[in-house]
Amino acid sequence: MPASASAASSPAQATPAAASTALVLVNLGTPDAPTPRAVRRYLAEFLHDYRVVDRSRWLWCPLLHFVILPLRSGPVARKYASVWLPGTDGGSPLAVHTRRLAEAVQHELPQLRVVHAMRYGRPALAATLQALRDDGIEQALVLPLYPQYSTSTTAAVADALARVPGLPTRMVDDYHDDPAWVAAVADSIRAHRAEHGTGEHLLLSFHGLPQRFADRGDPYPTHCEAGARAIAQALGLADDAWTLSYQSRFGRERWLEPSTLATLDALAARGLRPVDVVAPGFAVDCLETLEEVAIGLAEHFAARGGSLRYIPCLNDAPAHAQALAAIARCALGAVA
Ligand SMILES: C=CC1=C(C)c2cc3[nH]c(cc4nc(cc5[nH]c(cc1n2)c(C)c5CCC(=O)O)C(CCC(=O)O)=C4C)c(C)c3C=C
Ligand SMILES: [Fe+2]
Ligand SMILES: [Fe+2]
Repeated sequence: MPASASAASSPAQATPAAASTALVLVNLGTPDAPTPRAVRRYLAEFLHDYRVVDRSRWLWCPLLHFVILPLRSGPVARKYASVWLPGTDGGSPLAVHTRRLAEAVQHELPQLRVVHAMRYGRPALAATLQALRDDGIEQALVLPLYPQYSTSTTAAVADALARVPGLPTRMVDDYHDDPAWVAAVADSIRAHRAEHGTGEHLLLSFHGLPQRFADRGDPYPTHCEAGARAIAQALGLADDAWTLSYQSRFGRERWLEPSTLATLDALAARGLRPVDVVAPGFAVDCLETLEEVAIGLAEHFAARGGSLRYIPCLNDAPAHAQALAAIARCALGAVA
């Protein structure tokens, strides 16, 4: 199925792509620096969003301000420091790869203005849209870099769009089974296996979500399952050659299962090694893929006698830029 799109704010026709149209790639956001102060500012904005944590503010605000932010900011800053990219154009991997991806998509779509923005942190989505409007842009297509729809991510982008008047926007809701995206992910796995060898198992690890969200209708797990199956099919994998799992659990309530950690333990117990791990829910590499999976889970698996081979996200690969450009063209109802 092709990517699905929705009118996000004021009426926008599916007009042909033009110089006055912008494509805005939106990612989650990330701290400006690998310091406790910057991490605290980022987490405070992110974890204040009711889309992300839907608990009563009477309970959540004291817990967030007096327990979570003071205790979490330092250790998480050290994790960011371990994957921070050096150099003048370095920074948080999520920020660097998102910026490069936007440049690669701009290359594919010279007739549009392609920019990137963050839902939390900088460049802020609202400020980016206002700047486009002030610059004479007449309409924007917003493409959240979340292949699978979730109320905790995609709907949070839609909330922010609704707060910026005067610029007609459309939004791509998801592209979890878009053929070009599925092919790009499958090709990246195939290429990695051709270069580094084929592991005895492929783990497709997606960011987790509280089970409660799924119970009340969030399509996220359904999108993860359909996308994972499509990728496995494109690779011609037998059903027992791959597993879907969920990583990055936060807090104490029940999250989607199986967890990536428990799945790796089970694979180690079965003596399956090496295991290839790919994270198709993440458009670009970030803290959760590089520090949690490629470093943390690799060490965990090695301690159980296995070896884990992490397959990087699509990042700014030409196939990724081409897939996103095709999704954008389709949503704009235009060919370029
Ligand atoms: C209740 C908390 C969280 C929900 C729900 C959640 C959903 C969710 N997140 C992503 C993608 C990313 N999350 C990232 C980091 C991150 N996520 C949470 C919490 C929830 N996520 C936290 C607290 C953090 C920060 C790190 C930490 O403190 O552990 C990132 C990486 C950001 C970076 O800077 O690199 C991404 C990407 C999705 C797709 C999703 C729902 C499906
Ligand atoms: Fe608060
Ligand atoms: Fe998250």
